[in-house]
Amino acid sequence: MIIGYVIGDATPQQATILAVKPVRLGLYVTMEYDNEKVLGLITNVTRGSPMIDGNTIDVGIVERLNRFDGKIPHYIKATVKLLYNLNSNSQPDLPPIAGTPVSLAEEEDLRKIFSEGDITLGRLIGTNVPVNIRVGALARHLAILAATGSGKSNTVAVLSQRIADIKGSVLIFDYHGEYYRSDIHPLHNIEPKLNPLYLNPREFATLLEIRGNAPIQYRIIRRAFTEYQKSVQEKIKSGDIDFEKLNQTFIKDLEDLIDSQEGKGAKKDSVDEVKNKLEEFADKYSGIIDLTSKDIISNLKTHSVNVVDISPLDEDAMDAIVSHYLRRILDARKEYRRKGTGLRFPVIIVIEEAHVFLSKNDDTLTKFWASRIAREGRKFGVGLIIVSQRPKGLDENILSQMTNKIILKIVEPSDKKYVLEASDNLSEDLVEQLSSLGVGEALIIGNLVKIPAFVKIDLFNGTLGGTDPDMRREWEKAEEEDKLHESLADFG
Ligand SMILES: Nc1ncnc2c1ncn2[C@@H]1O[C@H](COP(=O)(O)OP(=O)(O)OP(=O)(O)O)[C@@H](O)[C@H]1O
Repeated sequence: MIIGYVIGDATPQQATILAVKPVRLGLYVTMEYDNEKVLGLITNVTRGSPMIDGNTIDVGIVERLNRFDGKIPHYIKATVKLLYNLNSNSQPDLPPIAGTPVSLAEEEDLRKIFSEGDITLGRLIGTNVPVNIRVGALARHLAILAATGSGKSNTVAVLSQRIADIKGSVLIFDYHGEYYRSDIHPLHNIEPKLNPLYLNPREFATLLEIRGNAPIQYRIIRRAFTEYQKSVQEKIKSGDIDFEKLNQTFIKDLEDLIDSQEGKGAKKDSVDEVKNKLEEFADKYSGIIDLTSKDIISNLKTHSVNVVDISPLDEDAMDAIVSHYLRRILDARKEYRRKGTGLRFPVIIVIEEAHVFLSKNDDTLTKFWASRIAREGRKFGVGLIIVSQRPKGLDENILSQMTNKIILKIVEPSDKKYVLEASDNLSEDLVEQLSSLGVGEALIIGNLVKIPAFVKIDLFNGTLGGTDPDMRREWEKAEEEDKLHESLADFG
């Protein structure tokens, strides 16, 4: 169905059309010229009248014209972003000529472009055309960006569920505790535990808040921690090991080794400072340190959504847990590629509230390992999905390495600008559409799809912990419970 005609000058990337009736933003259209059939997207619409143009200053003219029997002549113009040549399956390289008819894209053409991937994420906005994504492209990482309440968690849940449905393995760091209680299946909840025997000295030092700017303290804890690990390895080799007992004496054993550093040249006040930090660590992290817990790699399952509920922890402990997982998974996938041992399946890792862990202003442990995975993960089947409602708080190097992006509603101009500058496959006219997206509506760009797709993400089929609470129902339930307690009290 013809909706308009090309007018004026056109380029292989963009054309202007004069519409025969009102058209909406985000509509996909086709035009045929020079043996090409080009698919385009309406990115801007303007409406006006030559009789009431922007210079009209006499409201009387408008009133008289409005009383005029016939309709005031007006026009509707639209800008079409030319995206794909359906005949040659490539980018258009020829501009359309003026007068070319423009039609609404037919479902068959849209399915050819948007419905060929492995898993369905939703429907092309305004159509019933399924939008499928290519799961293999997730090895080139993904950023899910949106303002609060726009549908990030729902998108994570739908994407994770459908990766698990095709026997994939997802690992979610559950910042708000909304996935570990969800209806995602198969769901594999993992207690956020750290076994010091699998930590490297840098990770352990971070848990004691000994950073790179305290080299003397770091040397003391590194030597003591390394000696401790060696002593445990020797006990394991000799078979003389009781992990439960080890768990109970871990802090004391380590403290003795820190003390012994004084005799090896360390100053007493530095040793005392490290011991203070160890005591604080024991108070803070006794809940997550467990020498009996298995290596995290043996805890991951394929054909599952693995969830580590980090919501009870403070951000330093979260950083230690997340970075440890990232390091061990990357190492174990490299080991598998080299020796056939280690982690035998690819993993897609989801980092929620990514601006906390991958902030451009802080050098967290997670940022170090996420950068490594962003650079190297593709070759070893480790894909990152970073989720954030504060894109401009993200480290720009990491954001720019997220080849794929699912961008839901973003209104904040500085966020839009930041995302635009960090994405070489995103254009200004597409970014302008982000403000008008509704809840659950997203722009998908990158290798996940053939061309930019405006999608209504499917609603997750089940409950998520972060779904908006039914306040009224919860108040009524509380009142019913109060009445029950009162009647029981009277009876008792
Ligand atoms: N695709 C969708 N279709 C319909 N409703 C949706 C969709 N996605 C999200 N919603 C609804 O919008 C609300 C917010 O969704 P969600 O929690 O996923 O947003 P969010 O961006 O993660 O929010 P927050 O930043 O607060 O975590 C929920 O009530 C959810 O049911």
